[in-house]
Amino acid sequence: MVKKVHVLDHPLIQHKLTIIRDKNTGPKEFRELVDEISTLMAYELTRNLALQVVTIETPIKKMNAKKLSGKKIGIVPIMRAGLGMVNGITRMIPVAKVGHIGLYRDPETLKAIEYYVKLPTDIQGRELIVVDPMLATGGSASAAIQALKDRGAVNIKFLCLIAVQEGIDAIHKDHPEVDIFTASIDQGLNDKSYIIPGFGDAGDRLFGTK
Ligand SMILES: O=P(O)(O)OC[C@H]1O[C@H](OP(=O)(O)OP(=O)(O)O)[C@H](O)[C@@H]1O
Ligand SMILES: O=c1cc[nH]c(=O)[nH]1
Ligand SMILES: [Mg+2]
Repeated sequence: MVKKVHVLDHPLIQHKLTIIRDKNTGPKEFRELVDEISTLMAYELTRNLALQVVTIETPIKKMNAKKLSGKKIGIVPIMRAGLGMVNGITRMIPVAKVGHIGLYRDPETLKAIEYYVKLPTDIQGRELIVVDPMLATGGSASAAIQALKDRGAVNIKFLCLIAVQEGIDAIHKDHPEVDIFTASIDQGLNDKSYIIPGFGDAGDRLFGTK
């Protein structure tokens, strides 16, 4: 299977990403920009959504026009940090249902620890987009995708703001069919497995905690 990583390099996405990387950007602006970037990424991600032709009547005449075919979509943020991306995406896809997977990365072992799962009942028939700003070792993303598969999901994409090759390789090893969409592939990981240069701890910057 071809490994698919899509780097969304639209200038507006790249410009906003630069601002959130800056350590002087505070939580309010950080949150707003993560939200805006998520909207722009959702626009790019949905480029291949299926359309159907419907007949409508404009004030002038009848016509055949295009409409989304109604494929069911689900957004699944990995909490906490993934929550910051949800509103930006549902602004573009308001009919999407939102599931939640709670995971945190144990700072010592780096293992993803699951603490919450709440999903739409019909995830088997949905196109699912798992969202999290950071793809570092890939442990959290891979565990979240596995949690969805264990419950019957078959159609899954992963969307993040920043990835590193290690995380991409981890997803592709565990879940070779999953497409990854990111705004950047950064240099690598530091000795605490934070992304270099990255933008620090996404959850802490979104929610103002330490
Ligand atoms: O690829 P990985 O090495 O697993 O790291 C990435 C994970 O780390 C962060 O979450 P964190 O554990 O800090 O939880 P939080 O969102 O609650 O802050 C981030 O939001 C990802 O979920
Ligand atoms: O750089 C990183 C790596 C994991 N999680 C984060 O929030 N930031
Ligand atoms: Mg965190």
